[in-house]
Amino acid sequence: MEDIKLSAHALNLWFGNKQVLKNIDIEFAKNQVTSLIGPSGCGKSTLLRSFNRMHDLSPEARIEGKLMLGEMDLYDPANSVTQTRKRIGMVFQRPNPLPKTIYENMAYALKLHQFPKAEIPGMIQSALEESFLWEEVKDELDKPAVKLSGGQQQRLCIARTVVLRPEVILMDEPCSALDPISTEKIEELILKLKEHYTFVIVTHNMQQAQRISDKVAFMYLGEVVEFEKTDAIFQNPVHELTANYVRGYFG
Ligand SMILES: Nc1ncnc2c1ncn2[C@@H]1O[C@H](COP(=O)(O)OP(=O)(O)OP(=O)(O)O)[C@@H](O)[C@H]1O
Repeated sequence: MEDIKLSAHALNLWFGNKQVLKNIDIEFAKNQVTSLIGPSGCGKSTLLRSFNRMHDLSPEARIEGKLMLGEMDLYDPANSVTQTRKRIGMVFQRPNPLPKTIYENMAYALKLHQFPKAEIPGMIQSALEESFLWEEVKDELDKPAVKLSGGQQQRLCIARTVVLRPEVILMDEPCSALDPISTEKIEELILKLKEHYTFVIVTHNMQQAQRISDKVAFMYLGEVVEFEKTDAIFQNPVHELTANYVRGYFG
């Protein structure tokens, strides 16, 4: 039996009159990487963002159904967005470090969550080591983060998510702004970090989905059409739509 970490049940989401997610039921297993794939506009990012309560401030968004992190109902009014985001971190398409030093980027959320001051430097070092960045930045922690290369900035964004020790890390096309070498490093990092975290990743890159995912969900027009082990989706898809998409007939 798989240990389910994150799930959506009968999830529907509208922006104004437009229904963008339709009756989604999906479960993401602990310590696995799941990729969300599908043509542009099918709702991948919207689904990912709903787990991080990123539609809360969007007045035209209406959400129905249940989103769970283990036993925690993510939309229970008793749970704060800040606490949710501590347990479910998110990394975006473009590296988005704060206009501050590398160290301050790492320390920011730790201070927000009032971690004991004495523990902060050690936590920062561990997270940078875990994110394959420590050796490259240990002597320049007071340098502006924006001076790092794009790939290093993205590893910093992963490190500042990891530093809070979340349970889930959501990634929205984390490599689409990066060159192949930086992309390879991030993929390697994801495969190592999944020992400790559960990943849900939106990607347009079919090779990447095959390299890093345990399971893949193919979405089309707001629905999950097929959700299976990676090999099954790519070698033996049940639905014709999935087959046509993974073979590159449309996108
Ligand atoms: N804040 C918003 N307000 C209104 N409509 C939105 C909003 N965010 C997304 N949409 C619409 O919801 C639909 C799904 O968008 P979403 O970004 O989830 O698709 P996607 O599958 O991630 O696409 P892509 O691969 O191009 O990133 C699109 O029609 C989009 O225009």
